Amino acid sequence: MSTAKKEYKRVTVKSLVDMKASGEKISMLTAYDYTMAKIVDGAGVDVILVGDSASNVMAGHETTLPITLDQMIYHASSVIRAIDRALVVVDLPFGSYQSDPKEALRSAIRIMKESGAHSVKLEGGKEVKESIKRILNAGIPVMGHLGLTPQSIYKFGTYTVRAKEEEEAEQLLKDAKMLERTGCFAIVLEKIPAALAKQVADSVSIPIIGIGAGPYVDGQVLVLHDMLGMTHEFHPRFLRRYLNLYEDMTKAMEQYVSDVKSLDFPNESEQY
Ligand SMILES: Nc1nc(=O)c2c([nH]1)NC[C@@H]1CN(c3ccc(C(=O)N[C@@H](CCC(=O)O)C(=O)O)cc3)CN21
Ligand SMILES: CC(C)C(=O)C(=O)O
Ligand SMILES: [Mg+2]
Repeated sequence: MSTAKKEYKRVTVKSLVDMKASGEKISMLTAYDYTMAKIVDGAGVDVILVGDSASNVMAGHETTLPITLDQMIYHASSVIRAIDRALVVVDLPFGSYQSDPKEALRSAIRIMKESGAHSVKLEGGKEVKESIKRILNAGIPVMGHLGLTPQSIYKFGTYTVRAKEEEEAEQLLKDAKMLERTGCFAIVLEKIPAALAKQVADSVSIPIIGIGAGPYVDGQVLVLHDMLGMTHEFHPRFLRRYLNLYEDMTKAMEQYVSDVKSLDFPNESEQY
């Protein structure tokens, strides 16, 4: 065991389930690189998601579909090097798990082996049950993701709220119970009515982490660059901005340009 330094206790899949049981809410944010992950981990965020939203946020794609398994592993390995406490979950990207359970397992193993991550997340309900089983059988913890599943955007055409109809709501509840039974350690619910999210959270003993799923769940997740106000053209109702970094960063960079042009920078103490 190590000496002085570590006062924190590492977050594990087990501690998340214990947090639900004791009523302590779970905080989760995305990160895709070392420097940001270091700040997120140091701030005491419980879970770091290396989301396939990196496809949008890091690479500038319109959707999450183009990001590759190799690219996710690159992001995840950068994040892992920064972490002392948080549990790290990595999204299986589109195309890396849908064709068959063996492929799903191979992809999950690559993430675990090549990045050092602690768990994986994949989107969907009964369609991905066999894949989840395979991955779990290899000892890899799996987080589910129901409701708005961005990898299926072209099936729906919009990012509107999901499961508003009784039939879809029933299917979602069934899928959540199935994910629990299959052995997932937690489930993300994205953009569904708060009352339905509550019903799901009350019906399963594993933690339900919401994004646009209201307050009656066991934790919340946001995309880091959204909550910092860096992605200034994205304003869904569920997003709370804690900073307006887009403006602050623009001002700082404009000042830098001006200082360079005016020869204000570098000054005497900033040279050798
Ligand atoms: N930056 C970012 N933040 C996210 O939360 C996020 C991503 N990217 N990429 C992957 C998915 C896609 N997500 C989304 C995408 C759209 C809405 C949404 O509510 N769209 C509204 C319009 C929002 C607006 O005003 O711009 C819609 O009705 O389509 C929600 C979650 C969540 N994820
Ligand atoms: C929005 C969260 C849940 C996600 O899946 C991502 O960032 O990719
Ligand atoms: Mg995702």
